[in-house]
Amino acid sequence: MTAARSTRDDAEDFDVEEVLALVKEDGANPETRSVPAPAPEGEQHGRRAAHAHHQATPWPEARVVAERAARSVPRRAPVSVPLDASLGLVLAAPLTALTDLPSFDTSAMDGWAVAGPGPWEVREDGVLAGHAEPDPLADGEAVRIATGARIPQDVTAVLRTEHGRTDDKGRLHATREVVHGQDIRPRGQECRGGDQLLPVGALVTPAVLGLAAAAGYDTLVAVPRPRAEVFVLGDELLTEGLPQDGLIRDALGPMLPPWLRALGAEVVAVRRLGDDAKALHKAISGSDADLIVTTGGTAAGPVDHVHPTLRRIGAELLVDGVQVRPGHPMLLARTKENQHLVGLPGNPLAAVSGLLTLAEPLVRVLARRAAPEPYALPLKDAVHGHPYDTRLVPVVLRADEAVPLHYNGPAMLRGVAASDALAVVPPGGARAGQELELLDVPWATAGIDVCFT
Ligand SMILES: Nc1nc2c(c(=O)[nH]1)N[C@H]1C(S)=C(S)[C@@H](COP(=O)(O)OP(=O)(O)OC[C@H]3O[C@@H](n4cnc5c(N)ncnc54)[C@H](O)[C@@H]3O)O[C@H]1N2
Ligand code: MOO
Repeated sequence: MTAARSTRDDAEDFDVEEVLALVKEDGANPETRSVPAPAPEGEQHGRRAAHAHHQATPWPEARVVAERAARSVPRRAPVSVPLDASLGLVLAAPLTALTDLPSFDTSAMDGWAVAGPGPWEVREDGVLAGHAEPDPLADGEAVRIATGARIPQDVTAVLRTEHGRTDDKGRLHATREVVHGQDIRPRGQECRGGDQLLPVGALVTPAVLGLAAAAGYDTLVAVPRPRAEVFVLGDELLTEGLPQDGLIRDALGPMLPPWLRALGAEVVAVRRLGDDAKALHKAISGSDADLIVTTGGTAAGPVDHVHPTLRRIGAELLVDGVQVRPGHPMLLARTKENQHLVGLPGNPLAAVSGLLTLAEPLVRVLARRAAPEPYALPLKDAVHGHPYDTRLVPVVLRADEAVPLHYNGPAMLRGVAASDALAVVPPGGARAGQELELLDVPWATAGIDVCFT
């Protein structure tokens, strides 16, 4: 490791500028400097290449097909889930208050509960939060009270500590006008028992967990997470240590499970199957997951077993190639009634592209999550386009602009690892200032603990 590297690694706060500088060094990214013109039909090798190009689904349509595929699956029965396991789920029943909130008249401040006009005789005892019902007050009486404590009967107001003083006889005087009912939160101020707090379809966020607990819930009725199995294909993949002897590290095994979970799925298994057609066939036929995600093996190489295996099991190909770069060999198939398979290309950024294009809409609809509001921002710099296909390009969002990141080649994760979103670049490219649709990466919007727990 060089001295410069180690300084960077040691820096606690890795500034965005630095990340940008890191990922915008000119000339270091030959894969994206030139527009990748598609080979004319006559130059494509083999019948499958020409066939695949012909069949490829336009990018926006591919997302719609994935949503529609998920909608065709009958809804799974709602489940009752303990609060601490509910984050990220969608409510399958309305959240209805089980009690009034607050459930008793409550002091909003530390001070004195007073009855009638002052000055008041201060009672010896005090009233704390969580204690038994206090005795009623008589007119002209006051009692020390804490925030959150029950208001004794017949109290007319709460006087804040800083707004009262006691004279030498121990009587309490208000230092400003006392308004009837001040600083008392009446029972039911926020809701009455039976009020609907949130509708079916609401996403369980940390705030929802808090509200549900406050309203008396121990469990929530929610849509179960769709169950996903990930099959990582490729004999060339190592699970630890340095790449060597033509072998490389598996980048997708570590990346996909948390990403799929952030999208709403439960990843039940990640299996590394090598380039073994039999193992793939067995794994797919034996899976009872709602969604199978494969990585690699989608193209037409000698060990690309995904298409032949899908043919062998009689799967219905819903999307066979998408007009998007990177990731155009991605596919979506119905493998069984109520089971789908998303085939992600092996190139890591191509796999991300497949995840956002096919897996995101599929999982979102199966999990009954609402579609994110589409949004667009102007581009800071021009971006090359593909002549016919959509491009997905990692960007960071800075001052209401999308700044394209380099190192966005199909085999690279360096750009996306620094990104907040992927910009949808139309065929032909986009000029500086042009507004582009953005697909957020989950950690940018929700924060790592919210979306990955
Ligand atoms: N004759 C053609 N060759 C290729 C085409 C094509 O249309 N015709 N498409 C190219 C494109 S574009 C892509 S993308 C890849 C898709 O290939 P596969 O899905 O079959 O993936 P593999 O060949 O198995 O792997 C491609 C590449 O990615 C590396 N890889 C695979 N898995 C992982 C992983 N888990 N972690 C890190 N890297 C991974 C693998 O070693 C290869 O380098 O096909 C092109 N070829
Ligand atoms: O361009 Mo391929 O589609 O992802 O590498």
